[in-house]
Amino acid sequence: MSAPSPVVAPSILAADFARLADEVRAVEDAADWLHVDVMDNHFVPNLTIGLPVVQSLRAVTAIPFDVHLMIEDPRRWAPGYADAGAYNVTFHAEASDNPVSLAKDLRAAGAKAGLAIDRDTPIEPYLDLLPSFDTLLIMTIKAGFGGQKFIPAMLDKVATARRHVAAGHLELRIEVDGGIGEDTIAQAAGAGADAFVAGTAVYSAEDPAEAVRKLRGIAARAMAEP
Ligand SMILES: O=C(CO)[C@@H](O)[C@H](O)COP(=O)(O)O
Repeated sequence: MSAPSPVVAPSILAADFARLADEVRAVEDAADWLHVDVMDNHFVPNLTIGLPVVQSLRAVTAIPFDVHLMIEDPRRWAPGYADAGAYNVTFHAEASDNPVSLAKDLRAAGAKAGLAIDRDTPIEPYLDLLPSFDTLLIMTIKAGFGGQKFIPAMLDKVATARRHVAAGHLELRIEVDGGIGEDTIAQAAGAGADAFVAGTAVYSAEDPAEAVRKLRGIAARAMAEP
């Protein structure tokens, strides 16, 4: 089986919120997914956007939405994002007492289900849950803010997850999020990630679409290495 091609997902957290539709259009032809960070100022100490913004954005672009819920009580809100047309809805393991049940509900609502693991959370207790998920998002920073520095020690979790996925022949994207850019994406891909969230690296570039293409090229080369 050939390796899947990398997914690059620009995070609109780094976009200009006053021009959100234009910022999305700037990457929609180049990117695979659009990463949408939903924060509630409870699960993380930051507040961003919610369901109405996702619903409005859904109407202006066809790019698949990769919604990352950094919220308490994901059971209450996650299905609404699936109903709003999100492709992938990811919630945090730390915020859920029954992740498998919520994943089932998301899939029943027509979305892919993602499980996110924050910086200080070990991966091992969650490995057996992975067959219920389509995406495993491993934070490579502490969740809550864009523009932080990539933490290389998180790559051990990526490698552990990749070994588990390979051994179980699971169909699951391993996504990394935080500090991903030209200097770090190859390490993440080399450790076993195949989906890459990039906020600052994309939206601070002069040409965001070109930045996405460049990141995908670097990741694809690293993933192809034996
Ligand atoms: O989830 C988050 C932050 O909690 C991320 O999606 C960031 O938005 C990534 O931003 P950069 O580190 O790429 O600037």
